[in-house]
This record gives sequence, structure tokens and C-alpha cells, in this order.
Amino acid sequence: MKVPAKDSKYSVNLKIFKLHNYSIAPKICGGSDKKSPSPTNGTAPAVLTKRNSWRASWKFSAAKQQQKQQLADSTQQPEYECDAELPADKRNHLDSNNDSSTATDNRSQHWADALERVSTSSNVECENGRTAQQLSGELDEFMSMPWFGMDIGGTLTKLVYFEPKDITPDEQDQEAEILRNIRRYLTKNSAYGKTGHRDTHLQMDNVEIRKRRGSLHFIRFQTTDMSNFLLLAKQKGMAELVTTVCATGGGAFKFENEFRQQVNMKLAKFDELDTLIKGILFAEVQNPTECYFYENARDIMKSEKRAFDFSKPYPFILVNVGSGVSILAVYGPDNYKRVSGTSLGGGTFLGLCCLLTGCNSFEEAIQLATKGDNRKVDKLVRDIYGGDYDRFGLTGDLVASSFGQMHIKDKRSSVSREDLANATLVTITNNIGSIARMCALNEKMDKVVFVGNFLRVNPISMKLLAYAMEFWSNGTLKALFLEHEGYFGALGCLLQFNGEIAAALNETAETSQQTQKSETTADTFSNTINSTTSPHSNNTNNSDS
Ligand SMILES: Nc1ncnc2c1ncn2[C@@H]1O[C@H](COP(=O)(O)OP(=O)(O)O)[C@@H](O)[C@H]1O
Ligand SMILES: CC(C)(COP(=O)(O)O)[C@@H](O)C(=O)NCCC(=O)O
Repeated sequence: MKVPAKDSKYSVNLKIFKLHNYSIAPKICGGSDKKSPSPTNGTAPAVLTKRNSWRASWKFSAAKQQQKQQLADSTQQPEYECDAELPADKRNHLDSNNDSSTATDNRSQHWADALERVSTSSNVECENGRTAQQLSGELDEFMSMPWFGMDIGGTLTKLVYFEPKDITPDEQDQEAEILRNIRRYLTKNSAYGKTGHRDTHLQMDNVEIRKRRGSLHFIRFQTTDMSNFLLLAKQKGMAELVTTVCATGGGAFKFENEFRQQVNMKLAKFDELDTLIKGILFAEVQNPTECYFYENARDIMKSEKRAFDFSKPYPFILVNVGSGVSILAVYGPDNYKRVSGTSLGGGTFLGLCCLLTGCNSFEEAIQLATKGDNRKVDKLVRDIYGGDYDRFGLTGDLVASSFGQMHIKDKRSSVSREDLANATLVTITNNIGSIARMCALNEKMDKVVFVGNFLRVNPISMKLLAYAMEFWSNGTLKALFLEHEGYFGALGCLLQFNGEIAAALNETAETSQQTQKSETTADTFSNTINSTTSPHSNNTNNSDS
């Protein structure tokens, strides 16, 4: 892992992070502690039941329990192969959860099932009418290189690519030229097409995945650039490789057909919150300095990044700040619920900033915010009270009302783009901090982990969040951050083991069968409508993909 670059990244940013002359840092959570503001956009807690359909997908072999057990005994367990290599304390960490050992047993059992199925009768029919031979083909196809994990988000698509470093000369001779070219293209460049970037400072080396050793590369591009990405992938010969890619995020559903049609790629789809957690746990095990916090968080002028030992993580609140925000309470590797969310997220910051300042990129928005002063835009407690509101501990420096001065014409004409960018960033960050804190209180948890690309090159928000958690909880809550920020969903996808892959493929087949069925029904229905009534469009599916 190329660790040193991390610090340089942050030190560069901190140099340009112009701090206001606060003796007390600005208030994160608008409103009194006693009278917590209601989360305007927070969704009602929705308990997410962990998707376990992969278990069902293996049901057919349950009858051969004895045979399976023998096979399981003689088969090495491949899931979390890295786990097998881990020092005992790390293994414990992965297994420390209440139901993780069961999950591990299930994994090895299902892997045994898979092996059994592909190594015995090829004509046993499984779900979706596919034979073991077909399923075996699909697993082979998945196992063949290149290995990607993809998270197609509302704003950014994240791609994690595994570069094998243990290729034998024989293998090299046999490696298809296309595959070699793709590997070279991805690993020798750091910019791709119009918006593609490889975050070289995040590269993980000497990683073992499915018994192969190599490096993980972290690449991102704008989701709006998907058609160019597919074109590029086609030009590089991807369509000629039979490939299944593990994908997550809304775009895995939205763009599934394009992938199939344009680059002959199947998507094995996974839930974005499942993979998010898997990715986080893997990164923490691989990189001892993955997790950090801000020391002296109460004084933003002095707060500094420090490594945090996250080897015993549970329980914790996980706040994923992407385009929107999802908040989870995580009890163990396979045990979590989505407790809240808000539509006021990274996408809101970027959208509002573009509107208010005319900027054109996230990087530009952050640069502007770094040079601005929210106090010229917001209404502070002292603008209302003339000083502190002592009774409830609200100091004059705190933001009483975000953008609260902007109804005054003179104030409006004196603010700069930088001030507006800063106020937008502080507003969005405050709101996320406030909701996250309430979730932590509700769940009685003391660690709040913030991830998502909103935090990319954004120490202002991280320091504000660290301040908010610390100050408003009287030091009982701790804000934690992770180096690979927005890549955990894609990383978790890459790590999916074969049982889950098979289930995801089954689901894909199931969905496409259902889609075909409903398309047929819809066609019949719309034909009936069209032929009998009006020329109105029958297309209620607004997908623009
Ligand atoms: N280069 C970038 N382009 C656009 N947004 C960026 C960029 N870097 C960071 N961001 C921020 O990250 C957010 C997207 O975060 P991400 O975790 O990738 O979510 P999603 O999965 O919804 O795309 C954006 O809304 C924006 O605030
Ligand atoms: C719908 C989403 C899960 C999509 O994830 P994203 O691409 O934003 O990372 C997320 O945007 C979200 O949780 N939005 C907030 C919805 C709400 O709770 O109000």
C-alpha cells in the first residue's frame, strides 16, 4: 500500500484550507442540543433485511448433505482467502460478530456445494432451469480475468481492478493479447478518456484475492460519461472477452442492458450497502492506517489527522455521503440496518455550488470553499442575540441560520463566490453531522464512520464533522474516516465469493425472465391499449439509459 501519499494529499489541502479566526469553531449542528432540529429530509428508519437469496440458490444440493460434507472437509475454504493468511487477531476481528461464524460456515458449505455441482453431474437442473454445467461455465467465466468490482453511483462510477502480479511465464504466453493490453492500459495510465482517473495514491499492493496475488487499482469516472466508457471498453477489445463483472450501485440496474449489448458484459449485481461494509472490512484488514480521526477536534485550527485502530469496529454508525446520504447502524459484518438517510448530500453540495458560483467541478467547488467565509452568508447566533445565547450554551459564533443573511440586498451584493461555496459546504456538512449524531444517540453507538466521495479532498467537511461529533456529545462520540473514501462498494464487489456470484447470476437470469415476461404482458397490454384507445405513450418506464 502506498501510504505516504495520503499525508501529502492532506497536507497540501490543509495549506490551502484557510481557517476562520474562530476562537471557538463554528457550530455544526444548527439548533440547540436540547431541542434537536428535526431532520427535514431524513427517511423513517427502514430495517434492511440482509439479502440471503444466495442460500436459496443452493437449495437443490441440500439432499446430498453427507456427500457435501465430505467434500467440504477435503476442500480448502476460499472465502476471505486473505483471512486464512491473517494473524489470529485479525481473523478474530472478522469473526467476532455474533453471526459471522455462521456466515463463514455457510460460505464454506456453499463453496463445497458449488464445487460438488460442477464436479459431478452436469445435468442437474437448478433454479431458472439452468444446469450445473451451465452454472459451472458461468463460474468459470467469472473466475477468468480481468477481475473488476464496479460501483455505478449517482455521480461517480468507481472501478476497482485487480492486477495479477503472480503470472507465470506459461500463463503469460497463454494470456490473450487483449487481456494483456487491457492490463497495460489500466495500470500504465492514470487518466482515461474525458473524466476517468486512477487514484494512484490509493493503490493496494501485494493483496491476495481468490488465491491470486496482485495489486488493486482504484479508478473513477463520471457516471454521465458511461456511454464513452463503454465505447472505450469496446475499443480496447472488452467485447471479445467473455466477462462477468460484479457491479453495485443504482447504475448496475440502470445500465445492465448497455453493458450486455455494447461490451458483451454480464453484470452480477450486488446490493450497494452489503458491498460497502464488505469493502470497509477488507480495507481495514489490508491497511493498518486505513482508519483515522482528528485529534483536538474541538479546535479546528489545531485538529490533526491521526491513525485509529479500527480492528474491533462493532458496533458503529456508518454514514455514506455520496450523491445522497445513507446512514447505517452496523452490528457485525453481516448484520446491519439502514437507520436513516437524507437527500441533502454530496450531489446537493455540488449542484447548489454550481448554481450559486458558476463553478464546473467538485474540485473547483472545494477550492472556492477553501477561500470563502460562511459568516458573510449565514446568520450567526450573535447576529440575532448580539452575543451568546447562554441559557442553552449557544455561543455567538454558531450558525443560527444557514444562508440567513442572503435576504438582505446589501449583504447579497457583498458576498463572493468563495463565501457562497463555503456556506454551501458548511450547510450540507452541518446537516449531515446533525442527522448522524441523532442516529448515534438513538442507536447508543459511540463511533461514527464517514465515507463516500463527498469527503474526497475535503478536509473542511471532515474537520467540521469531527468537531460536531466531539463537541455536541461532550466527547462521547468519535468521528472516524477511511482512506479509500468512496471505493468500498466497488471493492466489496470485487471480493464477492462464488456462492454469492452464482446467486447474483441466478437473480439476473430470474430478473431478465421476469422482465421478458412483464415486457410481453406490457406489450400485450399496450398493444391492446394502442389498438383500441388512444395514441398516448404507453411507456411509463422513464429509464433514460
Ligand atoms: N470528481 C468528482 N466529480 C463529481 N463529484 C465528486 C468528485 N469528487 C468528489 N465528488 C463528490 O462526491 C459525490 C459522489 O460521491 P460517491 O460516493 O461517488 O457517490 P455516488 O455513488 O452517488 O456517485 C458527489 O456528489 C460530489 O459531492
Ligand atoms: C438512493 C441512494 C441509496 C443512492 O446512493 P448514492 O448513489 O447516492 O450513493 C442514496 O442517494 C440515498 O440514500 N439517498 C437518500 C434517500 C433518503 O433517505 O432520503
